[in-house]
Amino acid sequence: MSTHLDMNLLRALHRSGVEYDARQSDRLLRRRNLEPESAALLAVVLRAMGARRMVEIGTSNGYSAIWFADALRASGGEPLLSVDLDGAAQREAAAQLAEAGLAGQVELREADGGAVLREVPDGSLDALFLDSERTEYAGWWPHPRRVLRPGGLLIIDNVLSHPDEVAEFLALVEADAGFTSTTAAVGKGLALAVRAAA
Ligand SMILES: C[S@@+](CC[C@H](N)C(=O)[O-])C[C@H]1O[C@@H](n2cnc3c(N)ncnc32)[C@H](O)[C@@H]1O
Repeated sequence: MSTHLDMNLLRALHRSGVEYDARQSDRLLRRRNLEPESAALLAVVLRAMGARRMVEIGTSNGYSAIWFADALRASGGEPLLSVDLDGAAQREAAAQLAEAGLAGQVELREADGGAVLREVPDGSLDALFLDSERTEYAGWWPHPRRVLRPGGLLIIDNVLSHPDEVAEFLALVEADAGFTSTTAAVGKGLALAVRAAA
């Protein structure tokens, strides 16, 4: 795809995440980065929407944050708010974002994603990306819907790789007449749900 991003940096970061994960026995400490083809698809969608305000839950080493921050910057948007419980991972992300020239385009926050979502104002986001502990998402309802503006996009990764873990949450989305949703069979499976225009 055409972008100002340093694709060599992104390829190296993704490769280092895959290698790190192969050595790390604790699943919760793995990088578990978004698949490159999923990131590229979302970068196009965010640009098409002109997305300017976005929250990511699950920073890890900053791989997906680099893609999203670049897309928000292209639309003249605000810094991406990227949240993670793991301070060490966020320190790694800070270094990677600086390397990518995007340090000023991301606010890194070491916190619980559910707690942060509760504080986000109604209808204030163009996009919300959920990429943390999947079984927690249902407990965060209705905030994932509440924080999106009309026409805003909810994105959930791993819906094909871990369908059981996201089933309860996706049932809430599908039961909500205010969403139109689909699953993109890219990477590990992306659920995309757009909130109805007002
Ligand atoms: C799949 S990784 C994120 C990958 C990242 N989005 C990427 O593509 O580069 C999941 C991350 O979620 C974080 N996490 C788990 N539970 C969380 C929670 N309740 N709130 C915030 N972050 C959480 C973990 O520490 C881990 O770094």
